[in-house]
Amino acid sequence: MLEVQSLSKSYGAKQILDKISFSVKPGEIVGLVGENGAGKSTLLHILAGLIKPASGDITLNSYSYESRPKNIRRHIGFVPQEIALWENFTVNENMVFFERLAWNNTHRRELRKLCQDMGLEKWNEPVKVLSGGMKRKLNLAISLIHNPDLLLLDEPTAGIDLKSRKEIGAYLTNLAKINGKVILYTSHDMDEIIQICDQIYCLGNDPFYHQVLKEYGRQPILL
Ligand SMILES: Nc1ncnc2c1ncn2[C@@H]1O[C@H](COP(=O)(O)OP(=O)(O)OP(=O)(O)O)[C@@H](O)[C@H]1O
Repeated sequence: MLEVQSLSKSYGAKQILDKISFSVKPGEIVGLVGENGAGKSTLLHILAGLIKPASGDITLNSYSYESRPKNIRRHIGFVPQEIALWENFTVNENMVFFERLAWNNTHRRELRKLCQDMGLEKWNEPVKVLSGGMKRKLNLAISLIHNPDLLLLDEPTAGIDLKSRKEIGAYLTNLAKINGKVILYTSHDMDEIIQICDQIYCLGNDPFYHQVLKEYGRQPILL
């Protein structure tokens, strides 16, 4: 269970998050929507433990971010918007590198299976020859190596072809429903958000998003 209480963050005089509170149960996928600059990535970076909020409390499975930061990070998988890979290493070598960082003892066969689950069949190709979408699939596979309880995905399917997006959506749904993961997810693809998310949080005050979600028959939760 992820619990967020009265979380605030500003950059200079600009208030990005203003006392937001919510909780997400195991098995739930939450979509974060809002205009560019609404604060979606900022929220994910705070939840990933990469930046600190100005105030507020966050707990994951009852452990406080404040008092157990290192312990908490082991239970979080984060896919940033920017692709973060070793370009000269092969897919295989990237997976093994990140597996060693995670101290997880995952067998190479399972690492390969994770890539295949994301629709990435290339294993011995250097990352620099992969397409943008294939690199995103690899980023996603890496975020799952240490079997995190909380998965934070910042536009993970941008540039991924429709077939793979559908497969990844189905994979994430299974991961949440069968393995009880908490998943927070940003995307500008409203169809994708509607399809895979149990709840949809709207950041910023742009009424456009509230209206669009209502047209889809979904009730937005305003943060
Ligand atoms: N390190 C930083 N220093 C100053 N301002 C920042 C910093 N990071 C983000 N911001 C500002 O905070 C606001 C929220 O940015 P954020 O990236 O969280 O938005 P977003 O909703 O993820 O946008 P997008 O849909 O474009 O990815 C923006 O106005 C951005 O310019």
